Amino acid sequence: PVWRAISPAQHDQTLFEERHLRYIHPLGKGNFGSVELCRYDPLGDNTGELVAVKKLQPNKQSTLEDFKKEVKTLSILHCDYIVKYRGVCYSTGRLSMSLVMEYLPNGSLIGYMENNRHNVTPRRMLLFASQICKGMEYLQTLRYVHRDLAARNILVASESLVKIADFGLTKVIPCDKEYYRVTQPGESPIFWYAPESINESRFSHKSDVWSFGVVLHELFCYCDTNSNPKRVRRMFSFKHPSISMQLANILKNNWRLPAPPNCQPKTHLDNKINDLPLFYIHIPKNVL
Ligand SMILES: C[C@@H]1CCN(C(=O)N2CC[C@@H](S(=O)(=O)c3ccccc3)C2)C[C@@H]1N(C)c1ncnc2[nH]ccc12
Repeated sequence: PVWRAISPAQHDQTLFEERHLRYIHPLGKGNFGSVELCRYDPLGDNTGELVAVKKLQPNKQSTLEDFKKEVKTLSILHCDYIVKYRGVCYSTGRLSMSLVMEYLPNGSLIGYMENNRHNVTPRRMLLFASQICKGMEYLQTLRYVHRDLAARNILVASESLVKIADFGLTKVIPCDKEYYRVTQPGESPIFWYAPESINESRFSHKSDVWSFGVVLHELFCYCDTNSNPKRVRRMFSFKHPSISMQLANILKNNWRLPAPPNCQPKTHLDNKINDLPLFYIHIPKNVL
C-alpha cells in the first residue's frame, strides 16, 4: 500500500482550522445559535474563500449531539437545490464545533423577495417553487423530513436558482413508520406546521408538503408583511391560552391562508383535499 507521506488532516479539505477562520459579519440569528460570514484565510493575505459558518450555542434545547447529526445529514446530501456542505471546524479542546457551508451572497429568499419584488415575476416564483420541490423530492428519497421548510431557510444562489438551507430540525423517518414523532418540541415554527404536527407532533413528507404550501404563500406575497406569520399572528389574541390551540382550531374549521393579492386562482394551493400531493410538481413548460 502507498503510505500517506503526510498526515490525513493536512489534506482533509473538510477540516477547517479555527485559527484561520476570520469572522466578518452575521448572516442570520436563530434561537439556537447563528450563521456567520467568515473568510477561511490560511495564508493570512485575504485571498482565502468566503464561507458561511453555523455556530451552535449549546443550550438545553439543541445539544452537541443534535448538531453532529445535522452536520452528518448535510455532509451526505448532494443536490443542486440544497446548500453545499464544506466541512467542520472544531473549537480548541473539541468542546464545540461549527458547520462550514458554501456562502451565497444573495442570502435568504425573504430578503431577496423584499428587495427585488419589482422584478420577480410569478413565472420566476414558480421556477423557485419547482426547484424547492426538486430539493424536497431528493430529501424524500433518503427518508428525510426537513421540518423547517420556510422562506427564511431558502437561499438564493442566483436570479434563477434557489437552494434549501438549514437542516437543524431534519429527521430520518424510521423504516417501519411513515412519520417521525418529536418528543420534546423546542421552539416550533407553528405557522408553518401541518395540523397533525401542531396537534400530535407528527412529521412526515406530507407535513413538509404543507410547509411547502406556506412557502408558496410567502413567495406570492413577496415575503412581505401580509405574508405568514405576521398576518396570521395578528388574528390571535395573546390573552387566550396557547397560540397553537387557537391555530389548530381555525385550521380544523377549514380556515386557510387567503390567496395572496393578484395571485392566479389556479396557483393558490387548494388544500381541501386531505391527502396533499407529494413533492412531484408538474409545471407545464410554457409556464416556465
Ligand atoms: C438562509 C440561511 C439559513 C438560515 N440562516 C440562519 O442564520 N440560521 C439557520 C439556523 C438558525 S439558528 O441560529 O437558529 C441555529 C444555529 C445553530 C444550530 C441550530 C440553529 C440561524 C441564514 C442563512 N443565510 C442567510 C445564509 N446566507 C448566505 N450563505 C449561506 N450559506 C448557508 C447559510 C447561508
